[in-house]
Amino acid sequence: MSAAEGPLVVGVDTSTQSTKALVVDVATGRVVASGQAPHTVTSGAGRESDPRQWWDALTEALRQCGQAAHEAAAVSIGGQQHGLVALDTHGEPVRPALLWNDVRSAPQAHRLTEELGGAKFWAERTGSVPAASFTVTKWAWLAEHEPESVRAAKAVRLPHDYLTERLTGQGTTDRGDASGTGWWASGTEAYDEEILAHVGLDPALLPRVVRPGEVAGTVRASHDLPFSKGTLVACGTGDNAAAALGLGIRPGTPVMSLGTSGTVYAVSRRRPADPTGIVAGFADARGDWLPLACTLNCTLAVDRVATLLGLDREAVEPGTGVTLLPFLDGERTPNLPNASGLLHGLRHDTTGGQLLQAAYDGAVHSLLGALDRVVDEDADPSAPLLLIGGGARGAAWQQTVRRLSGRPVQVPEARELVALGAAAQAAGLLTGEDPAAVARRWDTAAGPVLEAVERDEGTLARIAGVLSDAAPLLERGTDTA
Ligand SMILES: Nc1ncnc2c1ncn2[C@@H]1O[C@H](COP(=O)(O)OP(=O)(O)O)[C@@H](O)[C@H]1O
Ligand SMILES: O=C(CO)[C@@H](O)[C@H](O)COP(=O)(O)O
Repeated sequence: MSAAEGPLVVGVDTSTQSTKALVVDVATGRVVASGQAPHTVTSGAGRESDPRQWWDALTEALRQCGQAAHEAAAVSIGGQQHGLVALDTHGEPVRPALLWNDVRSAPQAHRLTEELGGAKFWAERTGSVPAASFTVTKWAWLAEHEPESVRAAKAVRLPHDYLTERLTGQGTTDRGDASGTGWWASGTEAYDEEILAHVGLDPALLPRVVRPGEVAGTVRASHDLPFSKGTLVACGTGDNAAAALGLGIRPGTPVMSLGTSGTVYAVSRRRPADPTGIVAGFADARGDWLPLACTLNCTLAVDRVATLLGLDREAVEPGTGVTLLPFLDGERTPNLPNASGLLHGLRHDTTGGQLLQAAYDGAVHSLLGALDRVVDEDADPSAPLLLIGGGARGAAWQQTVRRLSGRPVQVPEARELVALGAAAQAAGLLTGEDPAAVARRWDTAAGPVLEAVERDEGTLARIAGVLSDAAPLLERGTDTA
């Protein structure tokens, strides 16, 4: 491999299932080294991970990057949004982190919405109506179920803040990730003291919100990572905002990400405030906005169905009327935290491959239902949908999105867009460039475009019908949920 043309930066994606690190040449965007290490997430009623595992995974991912990581001039960390990390006076977790896909705080989400002026108040104040994913609902859940953990908490962080702080020794976050907490006011771009007081969280426990382009700190001496003391650390951001940076998207370009979560989003100049709660009004990592809808059941749910059927994930067959709503983890879009998976239309001649295709259709239907809401009204409806995340590699995912969206679908060749976005943020610190412009210079969105095909309206209508008819069952959940 030839020597780098420019300085090197490290971009990190600490996502739900693993931590990935890329060493990137600032001049060309070439990935000169990469590493990845897994995390564990609890199963059962909750979804929790020990934040110290994220640090160990980061250490391992950087070790795999070899010498290149030692040469990095700047680093930035993107990560799964919303997770509640509560730290004691020594910076140690008081308990495992409560993750974005833990739905135990659904009653608190409902109660907080009602107690503080309803959905319209929340949408206008914070950009979003809180669902169980939002940090504020997790804090309320903890206060109710584990008051001793709340009393022990001397700092409250998001996943990417936790790692950044271990690098720099400074408690920092950014507007992108702060906007997913439920205690950051999107109108004033500051912590919302009324909401914090309502949930009994002292603002002094929260990290400083670093401005886009500002240095979060420098790497401190005492740690086991390959960076030299004084290496610049960018503020990082939530994984979806990082991927938006990594693609260098402008308003009007929709993105669908197929990973542990499914997301659809676009950049907008207008501050979102959707009182239906379907669209979360996140901030992006630059100064614009990132209206986004997120599902809890995406690649893991479909892979689980494939495993249950004993099929390879690509072994789909065209469906003939069977519907599978793959809400194995409850669901956020639509907001059905107590739901479980639901199958309708099973016949003697239904094949396993058709059942698997129905799972893909169900997962994609949930995301497409929100697509028009996240893209500005004046956007070109024929613009290609950028398809990213681990699932975007799969032919069955690509063909399902193509058939159900009726849009052209572009699949960027670059694989780790969250880590690339973090790398672009780190590069921006060095060169003074806008990180999105860095990503465009690196041509990160380049990849084949699959032509549009006629939208499969019949399947969309059938799934919508089952969803509507089964609403009482899906809302109620099961005894074991
Ligand atoms: N070739 C592939 N085809 C379909 N799905 C894939 C493929 N490779 C990985 N995946 C799916 O991608 C998921 C991981 O995606 P990723 O975006 O890395 O997740 P996350 O960032 O949420 O941890 C896995 O759950 C796996 O099911
Ligand atoms: O909750 C959201 C967005 O609101 C999720 O998108 C998380 O940010 C987790 O992302 P992945 O681990 O699936 O990348």
